[in-house]
Amino acid sequence: MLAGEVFPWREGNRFRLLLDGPQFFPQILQRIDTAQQRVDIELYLVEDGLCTDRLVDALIAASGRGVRVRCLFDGFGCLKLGQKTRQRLLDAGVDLRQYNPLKLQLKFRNLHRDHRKLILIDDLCCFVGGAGATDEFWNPDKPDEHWHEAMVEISGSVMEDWQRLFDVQWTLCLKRRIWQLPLPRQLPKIPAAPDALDGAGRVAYSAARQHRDILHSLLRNLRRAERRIWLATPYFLPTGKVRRELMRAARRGVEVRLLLTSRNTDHPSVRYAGQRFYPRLLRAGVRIHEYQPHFLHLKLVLVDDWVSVGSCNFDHWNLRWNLEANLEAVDSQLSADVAKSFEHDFNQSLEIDLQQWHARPLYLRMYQRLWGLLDRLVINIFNRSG
Ligand SMILES: O=P(O)(O)OC[C@H](O)CO
Repeated sequence: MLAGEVFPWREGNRFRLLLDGPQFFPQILQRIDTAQQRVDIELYLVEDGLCTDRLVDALIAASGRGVRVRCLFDGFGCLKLGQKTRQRLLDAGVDLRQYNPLKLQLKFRNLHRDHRKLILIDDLCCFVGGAGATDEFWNPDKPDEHWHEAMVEISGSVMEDWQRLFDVQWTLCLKRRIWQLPLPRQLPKIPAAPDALDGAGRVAYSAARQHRDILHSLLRNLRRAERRIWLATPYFLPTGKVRRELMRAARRGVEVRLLLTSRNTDHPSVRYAGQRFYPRLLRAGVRIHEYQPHFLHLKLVLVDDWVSVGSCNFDHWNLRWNLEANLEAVDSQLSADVAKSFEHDFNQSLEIDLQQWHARPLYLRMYQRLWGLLDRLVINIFNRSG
């Protein structure tokens, strides 16, 4: 959880953008197969299936070679990880911990989730992004059916901060006490992104309301944007501050484009709730694209040449309760790859037009009103109760 600590920018890193499970999972498995000392995994979604079978096989093989393997899975996100699979890992000597397992007496504190997605392999490389280990991300038997997702393979000096983030959480997860930490009195001091420097990377993270440098860093970059803000998220319920900065940027001439889900989503209610923001954003000049081919699960931001990629959807639910972690990077190759990916996805999307939006059918308006009201109501209740 590490509330309070802010990581610096580190230089001399290499980044490789990997798009979709069929590209990144085989690469992750290959790296695990070559691990010599340790493999550390922190994931939100882990469910029984072909994808997890392959991952578990690789972890068991690594453990059998004498590699120390530690798995930190979220207590809610791994509910569909069967006892048999867990036992296989334990029998092979893999260390398994859960973050905040569900308990009745915790009541609303059950909402605190570890939403980070990190895979660290020796001092060699780590993978950071938005994927979990489920067949939705990669089904080796159906390689064309997958959620649209991004992971970045990272190597270099920023690895030591990723390792620290994992190590601290590995120890603290047993205590389950994030909500007992005091709320910060002042905003964290975030180091400025370096100007035009290749290979610069930083770990940005959040830990419920106790630490949110991931959000403050995004806001700062939105305020400073000069050319473009391209932002992709599957669950578009941004905080008011994020919405205001997007609109301000669009009004001052920055190209602001959002890449969001279409009807192809696992949570239509969240999509409906977020659509209530469309009219104001569109009127301010923000362009909104709904991605058609697959469920878009990417969490990716490009502001000028600054990249932020990882677990964070920048929505008010995630930022209130979750542990999140993103890679922030300034690197010409990574920016170019991210821009290319966005351009490709914009071309496969339906752009929302304000006039057509106003002419949408009544039943859609009703869904949007209903889910929008519910979302607002719940957030207001939690805001009042502190
Ligand atoms: O919470 P996310 O963004 O990792 O997504 C998880 C799945 O969508 C849960 O349905």
